[in-house]
Amino acid sequence: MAEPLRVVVTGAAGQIAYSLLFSVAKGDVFGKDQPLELLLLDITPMMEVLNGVVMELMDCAIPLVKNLVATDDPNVAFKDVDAAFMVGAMPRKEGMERKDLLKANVKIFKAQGQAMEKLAKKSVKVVVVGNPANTNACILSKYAPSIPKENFSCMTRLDQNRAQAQIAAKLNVSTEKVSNIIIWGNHSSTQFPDVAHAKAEVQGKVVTVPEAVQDDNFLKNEFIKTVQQRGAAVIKARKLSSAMSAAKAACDHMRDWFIGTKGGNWVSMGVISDGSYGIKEGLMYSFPVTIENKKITIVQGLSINEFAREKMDATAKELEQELSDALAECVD
Ligand SMILES: NC(=O)C1=CN([C@@H]2O[C@H](COP(=O)(O)OP(=O)(O)OC[C@H]3O[C@@H](n4cnc5c(N)ncnc54)[C@H](O)[C@@H]3O)[C@@H](O)[C@H]2O)C=CC1
Ligand SMILES: O=C([O-])CC(=O)C(=O)O
Repeated sequence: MAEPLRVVVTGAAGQIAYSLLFSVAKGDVFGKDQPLELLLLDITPMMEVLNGVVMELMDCAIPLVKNLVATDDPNVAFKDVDAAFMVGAMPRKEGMERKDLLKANVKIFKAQGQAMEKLAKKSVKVVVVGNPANTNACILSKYAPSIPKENFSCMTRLDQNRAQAQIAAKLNVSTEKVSNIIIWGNHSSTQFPDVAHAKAEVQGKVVTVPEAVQDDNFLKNEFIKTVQQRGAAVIKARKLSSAMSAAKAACDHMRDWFIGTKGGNWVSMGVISDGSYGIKEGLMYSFPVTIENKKITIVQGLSINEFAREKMDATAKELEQELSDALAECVD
């Protein structure tokens, strides 16, 4: 059997982690034959709750879990980690935008970046879930400069999954019949869910999503708005932000990173821009990517029309402003 992978989950006593840990532990992400050491980080006042989570994980009696460590010490949690789910951060409440969390959350990612710099494996693969996810991921990477920038990402997979589910419902097909929807930009209400290059299989025939849906007005308006506002809609209904679906998306993201994407399909991830599609270098921007041997490659050469260009630039502009606000918060 392979050596155990060391996997850290921050915010381990919170609601996303409660679903995430179960899926990771039973092999949904790193494979059914991959043993795991799970490192669970939360803050000191949450240690009793976290111990309850540890008891439950033990009680699941999952053979892949070789070691469980619950801690409030980043020096323990990030030591030699291979994969990091960075969930620990304050969630927003009804009426807030995700960027309103910047002040409260960005310093967490500065401190954890500094800890990763000292302790994590240089090959560690990191997904930031805590909001505002793109900007937090940028800050995390900035404070862990010896870890390659391409090892940091942020999660826009929940937006991708939401978009896929909306199109599948519109077409009355199962979700796996819809692929290659792109989420461009920020995990915020300026994100651009783009179906121009997406495919759908309807009655045995694969066509583009615009051809299948035959309703440009829906695709340009209601669809985009629904995806952009889905997080807020869940908060309004549940009085808590998405957790089960967020955990599922984090698993999808990390699984694709470790196992690879398949069959010419791409997925969306926030990654550090290399200037592709005219997006300023250094921004943590969501692009369509393919993954092979754990290497992420931004899909190149997609045609971008005027409608898309405007939306892609608007979300990039918001990210630039967020990053500059975050950097100002990080000055000691
Ligand atoms: N990128 C995405 O698509 C999504 C992101 N989110 C974000 O994920 C984050 C977590 O959400 P929930 O689990 O619902 O929140 P939660 O409040 O249930 O759990 C957050 C946990 O993080 C812990 N925490 C706070 N500071 C910490 C630190 N310095 N180190 C370690 N742990 C720390 C808290 O004590 C708490 O246990 C929020 O920022 C939320 O907005 C939520 C859904 C989707
Ligand atoms: O909307 C929120 O605050 C939580 C989140 O990021 C999402 O559900 O996409």
